[in-house]
Amino acid sequence: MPSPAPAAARTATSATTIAVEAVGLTFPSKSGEPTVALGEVSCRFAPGKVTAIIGPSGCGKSTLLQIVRGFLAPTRGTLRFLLLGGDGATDAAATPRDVAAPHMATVWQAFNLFPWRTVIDNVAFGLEVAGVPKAERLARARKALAAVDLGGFEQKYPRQLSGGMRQRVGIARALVMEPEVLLLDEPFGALDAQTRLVLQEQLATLVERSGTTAILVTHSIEEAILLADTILVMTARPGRIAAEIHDDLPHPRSMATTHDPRFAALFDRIYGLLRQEVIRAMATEGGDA
Ligand SMILES: Nc1ncnc2c1ncn2[C@@H]1O[C@H](COP(=O)(O)OP(=O)(O)OP(=O)(O)O)[C@@H](O)[C@H]1O
Repeated sequence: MPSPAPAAARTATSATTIAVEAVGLTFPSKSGEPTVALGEVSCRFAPGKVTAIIGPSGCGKSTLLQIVRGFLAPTRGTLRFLLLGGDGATDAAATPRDVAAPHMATVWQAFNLFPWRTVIDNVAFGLEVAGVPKAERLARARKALAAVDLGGFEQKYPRQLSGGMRQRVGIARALVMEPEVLLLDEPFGALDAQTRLVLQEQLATLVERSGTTAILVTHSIEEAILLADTILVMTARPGRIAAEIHDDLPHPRSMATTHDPRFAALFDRIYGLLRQEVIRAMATEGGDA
């Protein structure tokens, strides 16, 4: 039986569904053609579920994440935050209701740590900005670091840590904010293969225990299958959703899950879809996919 969630991995659970309705984004250009960063995407991110977004390079995965986060405004379509109602037992409960955006935090590929701050001060930074008193923010930061197995590294500086440890600081920095929605933009993209495997497993456990809504952008099919409940496969640029794949492999998941025949079946299905799109991206964009 899984042990109870560490306090720092606790996230505010949200009942909010994120609805992306025919959303697209085109960047204007002073000279030449505008860039269609995101074609037209419609999808839903369900509360308490992990959704992975996978697709060829440049198809607009990060753009979609930044639109959800509110950092980029779509040039078409609508982003809505919905309460879908209870079990649909009554008409009123079944009617979606627009609500405020949930509280979100992001883990980036580039660790984005402040080199001049200690590990604990990096993790506590968001709480400091939010005006949380010093004793409380340090206590919360300590718990968040313990949740990613970095207890004892509080007073180190980022340069004294390995890449994998720095990314765990990045995860702690997001978790300490107790977000309702955790956004992960290729969180392990800059790490070596072995460190990546271990962190994927650890993140799978953290996310499972916390019950948070999470959206993961990744280039790794294994990572998507290991972490997600739903996998959105995108087409080559201009990106659209090519397929929405339900991943009901049993929890808890670990590297052992990769030996499950259902894992292989999901992998083949996703690879088959992606292969076509990556070849298309290579043909149209000179091979950077
Ligand atoms: N500020 C910008 N101005 C113009 N074009 C941009 C801008 N930001 C992104 N783009 C372009 O929009 C497209 C989508 O970019 P985005 O980073 O969302 O793709 P991605 O799928 O996340 O790529 P990758 O997998 O390589 O990280 C790319 O062609 C990119 O060059």
